[in-house]
Amino acid sequence: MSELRRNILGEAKRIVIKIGSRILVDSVRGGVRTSFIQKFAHSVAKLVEDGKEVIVVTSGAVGTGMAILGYDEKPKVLAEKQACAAVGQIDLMYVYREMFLGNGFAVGQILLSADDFRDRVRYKNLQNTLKTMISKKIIPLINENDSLVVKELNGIGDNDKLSSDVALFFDADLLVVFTDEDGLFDDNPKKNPKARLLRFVPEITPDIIALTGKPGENGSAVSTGGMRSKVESIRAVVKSGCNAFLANGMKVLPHEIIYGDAVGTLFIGSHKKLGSRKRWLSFVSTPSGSVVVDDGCAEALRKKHSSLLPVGVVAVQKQFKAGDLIEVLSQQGERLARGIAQLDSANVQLVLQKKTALVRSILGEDSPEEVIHKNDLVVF
Ligand SMILES: Nc1ncnc2c1ncn2[C@@H]1O[C@H](COP(=O)(O)OP(=O)(O)O)[C@@H](O)[C@H]1O
Ligand SMILES: N[C@@H](CCC(=O)OP(=O)(O)O)C(=O)O
Repeated sequence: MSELRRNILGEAKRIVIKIGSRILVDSVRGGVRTSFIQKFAHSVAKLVEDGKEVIVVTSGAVGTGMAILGYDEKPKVLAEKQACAAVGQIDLMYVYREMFLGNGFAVGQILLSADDFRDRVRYKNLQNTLKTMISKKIIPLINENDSLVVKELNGIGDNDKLSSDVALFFDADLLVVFTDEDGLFDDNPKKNPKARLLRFVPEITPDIIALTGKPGENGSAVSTGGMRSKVESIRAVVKSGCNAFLANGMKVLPHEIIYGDAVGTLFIGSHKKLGSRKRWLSFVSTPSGSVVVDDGCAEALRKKHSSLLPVGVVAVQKQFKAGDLIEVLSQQGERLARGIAQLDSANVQLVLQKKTALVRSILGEDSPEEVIHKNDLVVF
């Protein structure tokens, strides 16, 4: 096991490190936890000097801004929360800048939103910017563009999903997620002192997800995501072949994870790496429409990696056009896959549960026969 760990962690070249607000924000005195960033910068500098390529995804803007503006808890009004982020981001970046410069490295800030991964042009720009920064040994510091982004009801998302998007995008070998616990436990250690640490998770099954409570359940005064969003985001990266390590940023530093025997939970990446097109499909977070498939079709998608054929589709749930990204749901409402539709929803409606041989006689000789071709399909 230790040998396996050493191989997986020690050989990682492209590394994305996500640091949660609980580590970055001093909940007692308020403001940025400078002592953490100082040690962190020193540790990352060692990795970069050793030829590793490191991208940092950092939370902490809202929590830092709250202290400056005098809030004890996250404001409920979205614009106030976004103002906290705008104020806090400056202090946060200032501390990173000072600490990395002390180790001989410049930092660069990139503020992103989900749209930046969805839009091909911005996506390419991001790729070029990051490539240039990495080649010049500038440390990219990424956060969500909190002051502008409006996400679902509460406006500011957690950075767990952002870090997995970045890891997928960057084709990382390893995603390190730092929080304030030693890793994933078999129960929330803040509520159950007897909870045991899992050192190794070969596969993220529904039972593993169940250990993390309900979505958003364990955010805090400064944090947002909770353990569930971390493990769900880690699941997306391990599916695409990237390994992940969850550790306590108060106790463990990046170089100790890569070269030592640091405590934490190792999640093993699937040995089948996803190609860049499929990785891109996985990024796009808001599909235009959805279809529901029967159990046999769900099994074929999961086990045989087949194309999605009309015969397995029982309903169109949300309208879409050919070429749109759509979601595939089970009859129980579970998210199974997503991919680019070849047919629009009106045509899918006409051929629901029809065998392939009949599809063209209904839709015309030039019509595609699949709802989603397997090359454009990502199964979760
Ligand atoms: N099974 C579990 N193992 C570890 N931590 C858990 C578990 N279930 C819930 N948690 C909670 O998740 C919290 C970390 O998530 P979060 O509050 O989003 O922090 P961060 O700011 O680091 O992103 C921990 O402090 C812990 O209370
Ligand atoms: N992007 C926001 C925060 C998101 C957030 O709290 O994330 P996390 O601490 O990872 O649960 C920030 O910088 O404050």
